[in-house]
Amino acid sequence: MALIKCENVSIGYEGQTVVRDLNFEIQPGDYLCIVGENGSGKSTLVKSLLSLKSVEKGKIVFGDGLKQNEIGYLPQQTDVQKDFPASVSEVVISGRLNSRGLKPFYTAADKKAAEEKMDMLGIRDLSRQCFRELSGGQRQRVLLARALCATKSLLLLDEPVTGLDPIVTAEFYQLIREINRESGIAVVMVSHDIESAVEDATHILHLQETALFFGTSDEYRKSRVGRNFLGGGDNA
Ligand SMILES: Nc1ncnc2c1ncn2[C@@H]1O[C@H](COP(=O)(O)OP(=O)(O)OP(=O)(O)O)[C@@H](O)[C@H]1O
Repeated sequence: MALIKCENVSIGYEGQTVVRDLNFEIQPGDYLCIVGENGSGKSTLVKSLLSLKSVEKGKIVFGDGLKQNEIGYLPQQTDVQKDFPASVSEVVISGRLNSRGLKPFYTAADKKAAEEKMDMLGIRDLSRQCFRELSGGQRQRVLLARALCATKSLLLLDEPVTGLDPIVTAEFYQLIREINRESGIAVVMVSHDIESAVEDATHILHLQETALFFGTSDEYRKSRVGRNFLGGGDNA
């Protein structure tokens, strides 16, 4: 059963539709990259997957036990986030906020989960450091640990390597591959890095208002859309 199924989804702002008639699904363990040019509706779709924006038409169905508040989300970096005045461990454990309900304090289980994720991502040594003193790559690991605290089954990453140097970017992609393959957590990543996307992802959704392509990465490589976008297309 699909974790998320989008059926004929259209989304817009004040009557102006920016995503139209979208159909795709995310199965447990999938690694889906959402690609497309600037303004093609990727972030708008992300907002609706997170239930932060309602759809104009169609529906987004959650399945396989996934609840709306159990998606681990790593947002696009903003300058405000970079200056966040909190320690690494505080940022990581805040990933548990959504599932905590009305309980006023973090539980021992919350603390244990945060420590496990920090170990998993090799940032335990940084736990008392201030988030804003970290390098860009360290900050992304912290935010990934935070996202992992919020989910057992689905990570949603919005352009997570923006601003990272090539070595740190490669390390970050490696981490995502490991999490996806070893923990079986499904990954949905918005990306402008199409070459890496087809290398790592199992599926590609190419947006241009509607889905120009949805299918496996292998099918995408062979498709006309994929060949044109990846370069080497014959424009036939
Ligand atoms: N809050 C908003 N109000 C009105 N229009 C918006 C709003 N946010 C986005 N849009 C419009 O919706 C369209 C899709 O924007 P969106 O940010 O989803 O694209 P994107 O594919 O994520 O772009 P990018 O790659 O630049 O991040 C654009 O035309 C944009 O101007």
